[in-house]
Amino acid sequence: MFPSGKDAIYSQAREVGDFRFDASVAEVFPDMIQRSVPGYSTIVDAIGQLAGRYAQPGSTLYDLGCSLGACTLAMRRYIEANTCSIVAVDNSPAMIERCQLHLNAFKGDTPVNLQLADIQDVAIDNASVVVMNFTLQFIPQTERDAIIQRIYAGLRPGGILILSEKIRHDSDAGNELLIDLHHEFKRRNGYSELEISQKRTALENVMKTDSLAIHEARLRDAGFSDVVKWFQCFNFCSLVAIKAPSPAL
Ligand SMILES: C[S@@+](CC[C@H](N)C(=O)[O-])C[C@H]1O[C@@H](n2cnc3c(N)ncnc32)[C@H](O)[C@@H]1O
Ligand SMILES: O=C(O)C(=O)C[C@]1(C(=O)O)C=C[C@@H](O)C=C1
Repeated sequence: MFPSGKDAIYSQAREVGDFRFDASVAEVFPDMIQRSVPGYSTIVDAIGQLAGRYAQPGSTLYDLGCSLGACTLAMRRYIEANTCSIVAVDNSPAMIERCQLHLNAFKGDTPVNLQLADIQDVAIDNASVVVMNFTLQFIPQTERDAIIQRIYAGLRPGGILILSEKIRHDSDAGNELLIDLHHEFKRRNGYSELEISQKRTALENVMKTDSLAIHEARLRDAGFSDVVKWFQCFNFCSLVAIKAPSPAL
C-alpha cells in the first residue's frame, strides 16, 4: 500500500532544528505518535465514539490538524453513513498527501473533504463535532483564544469540541514529575536518551503547552457550557467542551 516506517529521526546526534511536520515525519508518523503519546489509540477510538454520539444529521464534522487522518477514519467508523460530511484540514503537504492514501485505503460512505490549509483560514460552519487532537499546542498562544471562539461560533447548539493537548502542570515539581513519567513511557517504547532529549529540544520553540486551567478557562470564556476532562495520562489530556443545546420551545 504505502510505506510507513519506524521513527528513528532523532536516533543519531545532530544539530537539532525546530520540529516540522515534513515528509520525514509524515513517513514515520503512526509509529512516532503511538510511541510518544500515552493512550493515543484509546483517545482516537473514543473520538470516534463521541462523534457517533454527537454528530447531528446534515451537519459537518471537522478534524483540524488531521495529520494522516486517524480521527477522521475513527469518526467515519462510528457515524451513521450519509447523514453528515467531514472536513479534514492540515497545513503540511506531506501529511495531506499521505492522508489521502489512508482515506482511499479505508473506504467509507461519509464524504470527506480533505484540505491543505491553515486552520486560521478555514471557516467553521454548521458543525456538530470539531476535533483538535494535539493540534492547538502547535498554534501560537496569542492566536488560541480567537480559534476557540471561532469554533464555538461555528458549532450548532448541542455540538462539541474535542480538544486533546499536552499540558503543563501548575507547580514546577508536579510538572517535572509528569515530564519524567512521560519520558519513562518513551524509554519503555524503545526511545533512547538521545532521541528523547533531541526531540525535546526540537519541540521547544514550536510547541508551547498551556496548563489545564488555562485550557478550561479559554473554553468557558468562549461560551462552552460544560467542559469535561475525559482522559489524562501523565501530561497528556483530552477534553470535551459542550455547547449548550437550544432550550426546548
Ligand atoms: C500532533 S499532529 C495531530 C495528530 C492528529 N490529529 C492525529 O490524531 O493523528 C499536529 C498536526 O497539526 C498540523 N498543524 C499544525 N499547525 C497547523 C495549522 N496552523 N493549520 C493546519 N494544520 C496545522 C500539523 O501539520 C500536524 O499534522
Ligand atoms: O514527543 C513528544 O514529546 C510529544 O510531545 C508528542 C507529540 C505531540 O504531543 O504532538 C509531539 C510531536 C509529534 O507530533 C508527536 C507527538
